[in-house]
Order: sequence, then structure tokens, then C-alpha cells
Amino acid sequence: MTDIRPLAAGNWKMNGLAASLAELTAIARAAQAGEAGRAEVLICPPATLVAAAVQAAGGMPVGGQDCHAAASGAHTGDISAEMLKDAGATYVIVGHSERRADHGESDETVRAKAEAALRAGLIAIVCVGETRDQREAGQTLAVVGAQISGSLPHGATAATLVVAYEPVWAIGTGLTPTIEDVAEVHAFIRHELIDLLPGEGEKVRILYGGSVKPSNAAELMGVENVNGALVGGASLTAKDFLAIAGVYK
Ligand SMILES: O=C(CO)COP(=O)(O)O
Repeated sequence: MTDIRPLAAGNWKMNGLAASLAELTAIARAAQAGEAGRAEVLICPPATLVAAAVQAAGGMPVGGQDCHAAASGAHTGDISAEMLKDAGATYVIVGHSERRADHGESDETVRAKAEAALRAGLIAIVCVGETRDQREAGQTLAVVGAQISGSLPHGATAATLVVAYEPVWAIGTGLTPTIEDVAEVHAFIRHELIDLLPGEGEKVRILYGGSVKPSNAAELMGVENVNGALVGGASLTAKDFLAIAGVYK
């Protein structure tokens, strides 16, 4: 798996005003100067900043955080994959646990959004992960397996799909799974991907997300089948995010 190019992705969630683009510019400059080594560096700002972020990023990829399954229409407040593409985005996150929880998104919805991303020419980052109750009940692999088989877009390739494993209980809490647990879930996801996408599943990037910090990034990114990070809080400041992406230097 060593030939997979890692991805260090920042998800700004509902954070960021125009002034925050200074952080993005600093991240882009450092990435271009080689501070993330061979890793690809991506920032997913809120939709209001996508177009400006593309301008500020100087070629570094920019992504959206969600998209509607339809290309256009009467869906007040929603944004389509085509609109993100038109604004210059190249990636979009779909099925983040905050969307699954706050907006009741089912696996079926997530799959439709991921397929919309592919249709528009975006790379879909599909998020999966168990809740604390599910982990404590020993259901982690069953839950993640069902999310994988239910949410992945049909016709995906390693060039159009990224999977992010984000245990819900690790997001924004400072808690992380043990290295053994991360290794187990990522190996399981790899196995499922190879099964579902023969010839491609071996090469799909699998990111870990959930309280990734400069202090734990090297250990987490060193786990087999962890091909990068999806970073929330620590992606809001260039210094912290670059310390994480810098593990690939
Ligand atoms: O949800 C996440 C990224 O999508 C992780 O968030 P934190 O890094 O803030 O825990």
C-alpha cells in the first residue's frame, strides 16, 4: 500500500470568515514548499468561502463539506455538487456524522450525494464511524460495514473516492481509539473496499479522523491502512494543521 499518496484534509465545519483565508494561504504556501512531503493537502472551508478559498489556495485543492444529490432545483439553502465544481472545488465531504446526526442523513442519502459528487467530477470523501454506544456494544465493525456497503457510490474508483473513518465519540472530544483499534477498523475497511471495488479497493485512500492533533498525528498516520487524516479543530490554524500534515515530510 506504500504507493498510495496520503491526504491531509482539513474540515473547517461551520467555522471561518473571510479573514480566515490567511490561514488557508499559509497552509497552501507551506504545502507548496514541501512541508507536507508527498502528502496531498486539502482544506474544506464552509460553502461561503469555497470560491475565495480556491483563489487564495494557489492550486492547493479545496473541497465542500456537503452537497445535495440533485444538480439543481427547488431546494432552498442547499448546494449541488455542480455548484461546488463551478466554484473551483475538487473534493466534497459527504456523510459526515454531524450531517448524519443533525440532518438525519441515511446511508441511502449519503450514497446519492456521493454519486452526485462523482457525476459532477468531484472526488467524494465518504465518512463512516460508530457511536460510543455502538462501540461499547461491540458493534463497531458491523456498523462501519453497513455504512460502507450502504453509502459508497456505485462506479467509484481510487481516483474518485476517499473513505474517512471517524468514530463519532472521538470527534471534538480529545479522545482517540487505541492504535490497535484504528488498525483493526482500517484493515476491515480495506477488506470491504477490495470486496466492493475489485482492482480499485486496494488503492482507495482511507483517512482517520477524530481528535487528530500535532501530538498524536505521527502515531495515527503510521498505522497500516491509514492513508491520511481528516482534521477538524486542529485544521483551523495553519501552525497546528501543518504540524499534522508535516508527519509526511
Ligand atoms: O469531524 C472531524 C473531521 O471531519 C474531526 O473533528 P476534530 O478533529 O475536531 O475531532
